[in-house]
Amino acid sequence: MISVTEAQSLLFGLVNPLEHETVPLVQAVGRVLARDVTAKRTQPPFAASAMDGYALRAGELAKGASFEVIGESAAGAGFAGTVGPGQAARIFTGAPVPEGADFVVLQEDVTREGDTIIITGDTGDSHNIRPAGGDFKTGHRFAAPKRLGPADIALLAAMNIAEVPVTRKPVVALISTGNELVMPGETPGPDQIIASNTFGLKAMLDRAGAETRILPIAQDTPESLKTALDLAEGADLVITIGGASVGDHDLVARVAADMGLERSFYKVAMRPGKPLMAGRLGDAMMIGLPGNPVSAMVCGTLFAAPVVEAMLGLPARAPQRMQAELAVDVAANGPREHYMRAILQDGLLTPLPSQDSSLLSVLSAANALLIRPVRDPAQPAGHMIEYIPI
Ligand SMILES: Nc1nc2c(c(=O)[nH]1)N[C@H]1C(S)=C(S)[C@@H](COP(=O)(O)OP(=O)(O)OC[C@H]3O[C@@H](n4cnc5c(N)ncnc54)[C@H](O)[C@@H]3O)O[C@H]1N2
Ligand code: MOO
Repeated sequence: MISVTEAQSLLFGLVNPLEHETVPLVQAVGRVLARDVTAKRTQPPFAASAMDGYALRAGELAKGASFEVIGESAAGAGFAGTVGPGQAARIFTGAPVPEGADFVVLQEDVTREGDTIIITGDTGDSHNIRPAGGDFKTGHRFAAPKRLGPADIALLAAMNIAEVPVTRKPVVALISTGNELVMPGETPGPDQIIASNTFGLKAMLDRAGAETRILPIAQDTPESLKTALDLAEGADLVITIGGASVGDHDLVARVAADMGLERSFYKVAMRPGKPLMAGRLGDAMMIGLPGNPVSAMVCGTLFAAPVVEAMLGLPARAPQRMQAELAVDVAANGPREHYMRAILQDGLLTPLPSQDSSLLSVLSAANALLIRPVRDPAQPAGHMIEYIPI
């Protein structure tokens, strides 16, 4: 069995980069910027007032000094004249600072009678002027790759970039296998359960940036599984769920091999998730996940979601590991790296009492996977230990 880290690097080695496409800015949030873009303009394009008040010459500021108001500069309609000695221009936030002025006095710090203002307050040191290009200048580089968040979208809009080059979404085909499974909303027979993994994984992988398609459930026959795998034609990543172990009805390895799977690995020294499989199947990458619900989701977190990110052109990286203090003593670990469902609260990690890999209620209650290294001895409360936030 290989280690989790080895499996991750083998998986990243199977990733082919995807093509780029252009999307309107309004559709770009969450997408990955595929190549650098540069600002088409300077922001602000002129020295702009940061306050509502009066623009004048800083050298003339003094309590009791008076100025003649000779014009007005509003956002969108600047004052074309020049502010000379003893003069001021009424100005509003975002408006261009007129020629001659280099200070904006807040309107709260003056009294106005007719066209005359008198400084009455303490005007302070800040000139209240935003310099031209203070945010960015024409040609400023916005570097790819980057997953675009709301602030990035605002910045691209300000740069006047209306269409954005992004990496195409990887198409993921999800195939659940097993006669016992029915879709949510259907009525299961007495020996049946709901196919939950498909839905958890779709949520996870769509959030990572994929376009995930749920294919019909494959029954436990080679023909049915082959039909489902045929339906996955065209996907960038085919993920099967279940049928990965050694039971009589666990067909994935056999059928995928018959269909030409170039297997990269099978079985990883981890818990849960041991019977994980991966390789290339035709033009697609294939990952065979174990069926136990928590195993499938943990493997999704550690392997499938990072693969989707790598396909999108983001750095090929395993989920970031953090460190926190154990809240309780933990027993020695065995020969597989153990990803324990845990709760992180106030900097302290507590593993949940039941770690059975079928328990979705426990996974849903957890906000961290606490990592026990292979053959880690028993550790006391207070020990610093690694975890992955989930
Ligand atoms: N003799 C051995 N038995 C098992 C071993 C082993 O090494 N030797 N490994 C165990 C481990 S570890 C795991 S994990 C499971 C993985 O088994 P499979 O991948 O073959 O999964 P199935 O048998 O098909 O299903 C296991 C369990 O999960 C349920 N399941 C499957 N698919 C879904 C789905 N889409 N949504 C919800 N639940 C699903 C299925 O009904 C089973 O209850 O094997 C152990 N056995
Ligand atoms: O590895 Mo299995 O995934 O322990 O339940």
